[in-house]
Amino acid sequence: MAGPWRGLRRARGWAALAGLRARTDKFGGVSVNLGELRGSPRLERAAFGRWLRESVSQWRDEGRVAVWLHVPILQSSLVAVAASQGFAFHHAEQGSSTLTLWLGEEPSRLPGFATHQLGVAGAVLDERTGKVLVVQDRNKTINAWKFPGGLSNPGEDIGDTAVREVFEETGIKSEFKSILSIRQQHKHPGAFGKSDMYIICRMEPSSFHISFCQHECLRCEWMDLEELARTENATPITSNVAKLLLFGYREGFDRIDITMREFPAVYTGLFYKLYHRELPESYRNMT
Ligand SMILES: NC(=O)C1=CN([C@@H]2O[C@H](COP(=O)(O)OP(=O)(O)OC[C@H]3O[C@@H](n4cnc5c(N)ncnc54)[C@H](O)[C@@H]3O)[C@@H](O)[C@H]2O)C=CC1
Ligand SMILES: [Mg+2]
Repeated sequence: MAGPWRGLRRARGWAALAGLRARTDKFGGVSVNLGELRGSPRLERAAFGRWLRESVSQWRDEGRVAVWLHVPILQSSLVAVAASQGFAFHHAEQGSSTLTLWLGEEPSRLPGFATHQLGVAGAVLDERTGKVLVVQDRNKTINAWKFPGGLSNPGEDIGDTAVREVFEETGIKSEFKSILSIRQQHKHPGAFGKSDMYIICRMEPSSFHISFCQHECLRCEWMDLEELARTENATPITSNVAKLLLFGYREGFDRIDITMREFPAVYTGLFYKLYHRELPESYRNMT
């Protein structure tokens, strides 16, 4: 019987604790998932407290830098036990929470959990008519024109969010062409006080009949792009992006587009998308 389990043979709940594995990570931390507890979720708090104290002491002796404790929601009574030993919440999701304890002498180097919310809108321009798709939000106090858009789902690409949100809100099918603009706002009330990134994409329509979402939109129409660029009845983001889009429409989209290329990541089987201004062929193929 190794280290922390020693002396717990007779304690109630010992059998459940025996299933736990401490996994080390490449940064020198150790991770324990209480979802691996054997049998009944009603683990004796005292037994867990004793196990945790002895484990942490052993990990400290081994020179581990941090402990990550993953707690299923039904085991949440153990959160209080861990907290009394210095653990604090790192993050929580629907069915579990994760607590951490930094063991190093120096200040913690553990990264915080996600702090951003990502919103994506689509500026859908019909190049044949010079008209752009705009909506007025039903849930806003001031009904200014804006581009249809919304929050990105976890794991969703920027262009895919734009296509989905434009379709859900207006019924228009479109294709992602480029990124036009990014807004960053901190302490955003609509993002639970966190930072909000809002990306506006240039889109090309492939259908033209509007059937807008009554739940979210008050109005939806194809508006002349120059009229949108001049109107005072638009949010500042919409107004500025409309002017940018008008400039690109007249002078060439290559003057305004931030385009996308896909590359294999260093992590096997994964890919990432790189967004940047168009690079001339001669530079792109430089070795
Ligand atoms: N163009 C502009 O000037 C504006 C840009 N934005 C940006 O747009 C993004 C968010 O887009 P949205 O269209 O707001 O999101 P969205 O299109 O993903 O969802 C909006 C809908 O979600 C539902 N919803 C949201 N919060 C709710 C709650 N607390 N309770 C119940 N239902 C709720 C409502 O049905 C609402 O109509 C953010 O990045 C934000 O910064 C937001 C407003 C104006
Ligand atoms: Mg929306």
